[in-house]
Amino acid sequence: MAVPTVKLNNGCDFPALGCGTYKKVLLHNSMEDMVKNAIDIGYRHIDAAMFYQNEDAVGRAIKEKVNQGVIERGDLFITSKLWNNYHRPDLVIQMCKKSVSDLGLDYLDLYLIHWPFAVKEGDDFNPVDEEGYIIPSDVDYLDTWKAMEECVEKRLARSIGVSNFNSEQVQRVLDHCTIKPVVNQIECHPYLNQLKLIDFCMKRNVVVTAHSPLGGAPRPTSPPGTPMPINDPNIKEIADRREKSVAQVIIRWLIQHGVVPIPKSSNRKRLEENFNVFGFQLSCEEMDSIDALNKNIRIAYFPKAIKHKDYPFHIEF
Ligand SMILES: NC(=O)C1=CN([C@@H]2O[C@H](COP(=O)(O)OP(=O)(O)OC[C@H]3O[C@@H](n4cnc5c(N)ncnc54)[C@H](OP(=O)(O)O)[C@@H]3O)[C@@H](O)[C@H]2O)C=CC1
Ligand SMILES: O=C1CO[C@H](CO)[C@@H](O)[C@@H]1O
Repeated sequence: MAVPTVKLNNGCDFPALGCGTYKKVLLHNSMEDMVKNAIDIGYRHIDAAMFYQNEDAVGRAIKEKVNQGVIERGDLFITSKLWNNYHRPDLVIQMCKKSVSDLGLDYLDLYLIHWPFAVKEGDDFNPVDEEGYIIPSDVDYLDTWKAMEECVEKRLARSIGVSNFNSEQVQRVLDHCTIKPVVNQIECHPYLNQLKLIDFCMKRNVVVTAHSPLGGAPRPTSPPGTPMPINDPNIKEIADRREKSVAQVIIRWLIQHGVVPIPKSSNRKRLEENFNVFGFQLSCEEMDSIDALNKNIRIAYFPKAIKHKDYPFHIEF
């Protein structure tokens, strides 16, 4: 079955469901298998990032599927992201070219600024001071954005967007850009439902992509015992009634909110399960009851960056 698409503000079609490619502990071969499985199942939207250090494996999987005639390059929507130590404008084009090349492509469908805060340039992805806090760079993300626009002008990326930006940061880019961001990719799941930021972005024609849509894989920074939406008894009840899995109900709930989820699974059966979400519809009551489960639990909150002036999570949304 072909995945429905969402129109981006530049007219491009964005598959309404994608496949995530974090986390990096996956062996390169398993990442390659995962992406091959995803393409065989029908996923056409792959969410990658230089930070995940597996774009070469993602690229090999794409190449094999194109060579086998399973897909053509144009059928796919491939996203990559610019990491925080490469925000300086002259580094942006360089890193975009690196992701294009590692992925074995001629262009990216979407290139995102991974986080709004710039960190000290150099080889270290997360340079920290003696107290363990990230060392900032003084690059302003508006200057980074200008270089992102150049990536479009140079045809390295068809669309550009942001990730983990709060409403003020999205607005600041919109107020100063030549090319509008098409997407804000943010953490979004039943325990961090982001309804205010989704509404804010939608009103400005910026599509929200949900990262960590199932609540994410457990992180070393998550306090032990952090509740996970995948174990929620209320969602389980809806899932049982509908003979669906909890993951399917969560993914469906996001899609019905107009958000594009990018769940990741290294298991073929779960990848299939996560893809089979277009044959049912949650009722308004079911949507409302999942909305009511919000607990403002953020998994990807980047504690090392809390002192950075552009840390995004100090305001309500
Ligand atoms: N922009 C950003 O800053 C960020 C972007 N991302 C992107 O978002 C993607 C998705 O987020 P991610 O952190 O991977 O978390 P997800 O919310 O996709 O959850 C992944 C976890 O859920 C498990 N899982 C997957 N499917 C099912 C299922 N059907 N039933 C039960 N468990 C399941 C996976 O295990 P298993 O693999 O064993 O199935 C894994 O442990 C990432 O892969 C990445 O591409 C993520 C974080 C931050
Ligand atoms: O994409 C990502 C994957 O998860 C990491 C750890 O939470 C995030 O920092 C990063 O933005």
